[in-house]
Amino acid sequence: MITFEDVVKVYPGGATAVDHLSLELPTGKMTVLVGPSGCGKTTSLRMINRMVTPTSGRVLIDGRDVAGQDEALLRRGIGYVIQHAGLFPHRTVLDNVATVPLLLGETRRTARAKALELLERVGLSAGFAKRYPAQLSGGQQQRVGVARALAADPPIMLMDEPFSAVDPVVRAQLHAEFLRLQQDLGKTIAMVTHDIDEAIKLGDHVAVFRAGGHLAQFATPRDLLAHPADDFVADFVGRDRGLRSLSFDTASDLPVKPVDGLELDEAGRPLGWPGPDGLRETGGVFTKEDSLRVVTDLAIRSPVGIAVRVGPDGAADGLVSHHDIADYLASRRS
Ligand SMILES: Nc1ncnc2c1ncn2[C@@H]1O[C@H](COP(=O)(O)OP(=O)(O)OP(=O)(O)O)[C@@H](O)[C@H]1O
Repeated sequence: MITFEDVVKVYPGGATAVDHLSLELPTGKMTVLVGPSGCGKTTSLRMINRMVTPTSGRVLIDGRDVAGQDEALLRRGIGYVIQHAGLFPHRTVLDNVATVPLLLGETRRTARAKALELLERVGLSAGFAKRYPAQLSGGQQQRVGVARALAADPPIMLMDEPFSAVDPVVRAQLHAEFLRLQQDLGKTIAMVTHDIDEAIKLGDHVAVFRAGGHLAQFATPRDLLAHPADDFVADFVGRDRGLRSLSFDTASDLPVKPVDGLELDEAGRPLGWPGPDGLRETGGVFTKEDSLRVVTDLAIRSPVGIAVRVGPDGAADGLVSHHDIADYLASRRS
């Protein structure tokens, strides 16, 4: 666990960058620090690995003040990923990743073998190993940056806007890969972003900062969306952010119930819901490829609160109510 205990940072001649921050980042989870530009996110992140020293207050890792720890030893346990990856331009991809194991005393052979394994983990085949960073796309460079940060197998990872330099499509791929990786690795991660959608998608917890280095709210994404602490957070999160966040995921894993009570034609296609005044339209149907937002919208608009799923032939093959969707969303968070 990483603990900020009443931490203040005032840069020389500057305003207060971080103002009485108290925060706990749980072990094995990803905490995202989010907020508008200049609100102290990066400063807070860098106090964890002692790149920045607090003016007052303490930062502790598993109860031990980082201030008293040997800097080199401390940083060995803390991977660091930044925007544009920050790779060594004159070293190959393989050597970029192998640098840390080499520094830690591994033989060149073992370090390189480890680097290759890590590159594969982040989705880069051996073919990339001999290239130089400039010969990679932005997304590939970010992957190398993540592999390099993982090379010492640090229990903690600090990530400063790691995905913001790539286009939205690549970013979405990196998000998906990163979530898979984290599921396997269970690192304690602190990530900075200014993008609330990214924070909600990736974070187990989200810390929303406001100008002047104040922590406005620390909550799970679900709580943040459901119960913003004040007008600032509500505004920052946006009124429809809850629904919008559902656009990120498809309904492929959403459990459905057997089709029951729905009027069908001979081919099994939905005709409508029987009611006292005849059939009521379903208001549309969804497939496994549709987003959870589409399904939720259908369930809400449905005259009976139930969305109808169809297969490739248009035949109804499952039903889901908005209660089922809420249960499913809750189970994904736990
Ligand atoms: N080395 C420094 N010297 C003086 N002031 C600094 C220094 N680094 C940051 N600041 C100031 O501290 C405040 C917080 O900066 P910080 O980089 O932590 O914010 P941030 O939320 O990460 O911003 P951004 O999203 O723009 O990166 C800003 O007002 C910034 O100008």
